[in-house]
Amino acid sequence: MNAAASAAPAPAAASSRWTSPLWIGRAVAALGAALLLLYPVLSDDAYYQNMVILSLVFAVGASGLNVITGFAGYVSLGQGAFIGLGGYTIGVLATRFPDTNPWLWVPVAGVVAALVALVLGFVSLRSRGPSFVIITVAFLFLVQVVAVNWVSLTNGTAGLTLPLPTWDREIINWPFYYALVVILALQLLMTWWIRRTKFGMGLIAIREDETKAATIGIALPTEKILAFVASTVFVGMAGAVYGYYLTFIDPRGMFSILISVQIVLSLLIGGKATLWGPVVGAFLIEPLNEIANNNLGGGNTRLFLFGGLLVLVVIFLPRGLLPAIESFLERRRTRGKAGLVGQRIGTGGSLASLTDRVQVVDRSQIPDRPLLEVTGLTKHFGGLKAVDDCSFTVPEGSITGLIGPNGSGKTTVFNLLTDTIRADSGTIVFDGKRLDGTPPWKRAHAGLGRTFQITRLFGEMTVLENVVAVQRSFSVGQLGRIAVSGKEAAAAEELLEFVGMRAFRDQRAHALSYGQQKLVELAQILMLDPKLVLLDEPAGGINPVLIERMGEMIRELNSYGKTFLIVEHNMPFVLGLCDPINVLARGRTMATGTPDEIQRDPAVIDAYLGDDFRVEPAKPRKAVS
Ligand SMILES: Nc1ncnc2c1ncn2[C@@H]1O[C@H](COP(=O)(O)OP(=O)(O)OP(=O)(O)O)[C@@H](O)[C@H]1O
Repeated sequence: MNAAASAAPAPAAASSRWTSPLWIGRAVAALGAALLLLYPVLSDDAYYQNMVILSLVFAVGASGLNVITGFAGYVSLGQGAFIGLGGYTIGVLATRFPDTNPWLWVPVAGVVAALVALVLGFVSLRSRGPSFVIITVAFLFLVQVVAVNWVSLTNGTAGLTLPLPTWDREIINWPFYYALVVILALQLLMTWWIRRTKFGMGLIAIREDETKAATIGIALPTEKILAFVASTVFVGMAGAVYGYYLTFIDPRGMFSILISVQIVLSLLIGGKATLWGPVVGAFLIEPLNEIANNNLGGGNTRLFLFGGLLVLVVIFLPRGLLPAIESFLERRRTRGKAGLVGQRIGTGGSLASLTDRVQVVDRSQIPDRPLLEVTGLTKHFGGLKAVDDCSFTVPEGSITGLIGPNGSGKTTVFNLLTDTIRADSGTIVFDGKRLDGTPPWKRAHAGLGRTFQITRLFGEMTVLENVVAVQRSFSVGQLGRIAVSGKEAAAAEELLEFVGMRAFRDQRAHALSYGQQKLVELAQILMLDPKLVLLDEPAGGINPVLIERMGEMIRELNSYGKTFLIVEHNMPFVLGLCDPINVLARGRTMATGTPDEIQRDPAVIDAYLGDDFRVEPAKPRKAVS
């Protein structure tokens, strides 16, 4: 190719780069940040200064909420309580220690908020969805009741009056204003950083599919509690500045549920899980709130406005303003350009390049022992015995099959092995250690990786993010590592190459076909470098060419020492691949043997295979005279 030809597309590429949502967003954000910094110099109107200061408080609240709600998917209506806690921390301390500079109490308020969030995090660990929302509302009311009744500390309903600011009246609001700008900047920096780390990836995995997240090694309690704490530290600090700014605080004002509602609304309108969405939302809602208060009669008008807006957002802007603008710009930018739809799946790379991530074992060194021993495994669903005293083993280095009629309990066995469902009784010994009672993420760290019968990828993540979301072990250091870069991303790309899906790395997982999702899910669990790979119907619902490729990959992985346990209904696939094979019927192992033995077993033929798979007995050869 000559130089002119190669240079030709550059201007177009550059112009499309500058019109991309990312660059437009950056330019708008830079402009907004500059305006925010210069605002007190530009205007000295107290009404608007108050409005902007309150918007900043709500922006910090909504941006903090973004961590637990936007990333982790836990909607909290208790966020306002942390503003109140911040306000009360500075209120109580500033009135008790009048000689100390009140600004010193601002970071202390952050610590108090974090400690309370830690406790709330522990309490609400077992709740999800609506019950979590109810707990957070209950928490808000509880804190308000404490503030009302702990009179010796909070002065009850009479409230607390803080010391008046001592600085020049000319710049009376500036210190509050800039303190809030700094807190907002820190909050945004933290949100930006979290989104890039393994920790943030884990939170999004939890939002998308918590059960699946646990099976790829994400330690749910640690992630959720850390998220809770991260979502409140700066909010507590902003609450303290807010309290100091008000100079008078009382339980009704500081712990009003309307503060929480306004924070949630700001987040929803601006856009969950975006960096700037909560800020945009807060700067839209707070002025509306002020207008409703001052020009439209306040009180009920405010409630009407908030309620109405909430309904409109849920119906017309379910993802919020910024994501809607982003997808509009993206659609315009990519209109008419071919995507990856219909792109052929790659032929796959060799495992030899994966030695960095996937441990390769010399097959001659594999000991002759069971890697997995299941004994007396039992699970009832009400009166139904889905798994009934089930026992079998998986020899190390084997590709073991688990077959049986529909409803015979195969998937339930997988769920019990990975603790997706807790077993009633029975023992599971994996790699010489008892697994009973161990949570799913610890089983993943121990070397158990599984795919699901209906693939469960994290739809809103890209293909590459799906693979790097995996946490092979637990360490705080690992949580802080940047996810989509360095060694992690390189290993994920190699695994995607192996399954033939590297070209799709930036595609959102929900846009993939079913077969493509199966391949990505395989790459995802290989990222765990599991000792035992549990595959639930790997050949289900995919085309014959892909079935063949799936078989080849399993064989190749097995030749490098990976052990497999495979549930599958495609008999030619199972019989050509697996040895030994366990047959389940009514939740029990009814037969175990080589493919040949299974095909000859009359009980298996009657219960499952049917006559099509009856192996004809070898005919006696005629004697040659
Ligand atoms: N969470 C649940 N609650 C109630 N019953 C369940 C649950 N999970 C499974 N079952 C029941 O347990 C039995 C075994 O189901 P399971 O999905 O393990 O069978 P399977 O062998 O994997 O079937 P298939 O081959 O059709 O996937 C079925 O009767 C099913 O309806």
